[in-house]
Amino acid sequence: MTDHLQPGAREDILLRTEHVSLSFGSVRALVDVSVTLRRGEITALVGDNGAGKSTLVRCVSGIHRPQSGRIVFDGGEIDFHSPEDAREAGIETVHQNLALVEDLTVWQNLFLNREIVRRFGPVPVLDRRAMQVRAKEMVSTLAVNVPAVRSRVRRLSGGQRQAVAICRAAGFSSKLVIMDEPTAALGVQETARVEELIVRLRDEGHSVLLISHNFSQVMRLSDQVWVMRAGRCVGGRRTAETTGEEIVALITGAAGS
Ligand SMILES: Nc1ncnc2c1ncn2[C@@H]1O[C@H](COP(=O)(O)OP(=O)(O)OP(=O)(O)O)[C@@H](O)[C@H]1O
Repeated sequence: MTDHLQPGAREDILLRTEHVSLSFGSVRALVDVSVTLRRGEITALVGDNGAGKSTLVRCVSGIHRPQSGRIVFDGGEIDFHSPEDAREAGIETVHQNLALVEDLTVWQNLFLNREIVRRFGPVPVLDRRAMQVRAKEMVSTLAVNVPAVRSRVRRLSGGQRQAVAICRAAGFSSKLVIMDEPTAALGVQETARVEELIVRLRDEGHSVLLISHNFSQVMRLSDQVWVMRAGRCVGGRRTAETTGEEIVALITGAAGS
């Protein structure tokens, strides 16, 4: 593997995959993948369709279990059996389908996941007012662009929905927020707003793992970038020390790694 990244101090590493492999029948979705992710940074994961990005993220978020290798998160080896295990450990994922309930309000969606209620402290689940107040706090902490926490999700634009999903994933205490193509379906202005939100998440102390096919976004937002090709990790770079051309060459194999 071509990896120009220094591993960083041990305490700086939030997540480390070590030689992770996973096959679906004859499809080798992940082959010996080792990547690291530092605390308080935006780490991008890039690669062509089918390169293995989502599968790797699903191993981290408890949807798949690697067949070999190990994953270390926040200092301890993890062996998640479900997304709830990952959530319990502080890993939240914003999936492409967002999993919002259209007919519920913003605040109800924010509290759909009862874990968040727990993390927010002693807010009784059935106390609507307390939950609305908490929801407003969540939204204002990240300056999320939604009209009001009492708006129904079905009235929101794509960017606003994405913001609600990110806000829900961030909670107040998640250590790692994983985002799978958060702006894939958005227009220019909504993309810009969601990008601002991602940067704000980092500024608030969250670590972010961003899957994106949008190069300019990756180069502008990320602190480091890992490149996957055909199930393998073919390189990692500090974003400030590389170029879009080099990343494209790694993705396509033109870099010869
Ligand atoms: N549940 C599954 N069952 C069988 N094959 C799968 C499954 N999930 C992924 N694969 C295969 O594993 C490989 C990696 O897929 P993955 O979704 O991780 O790629 P990706 O890099 O996220 O692609 P994209 O950018 O298109 O989302 C692909 O060949 C895919 O068809």
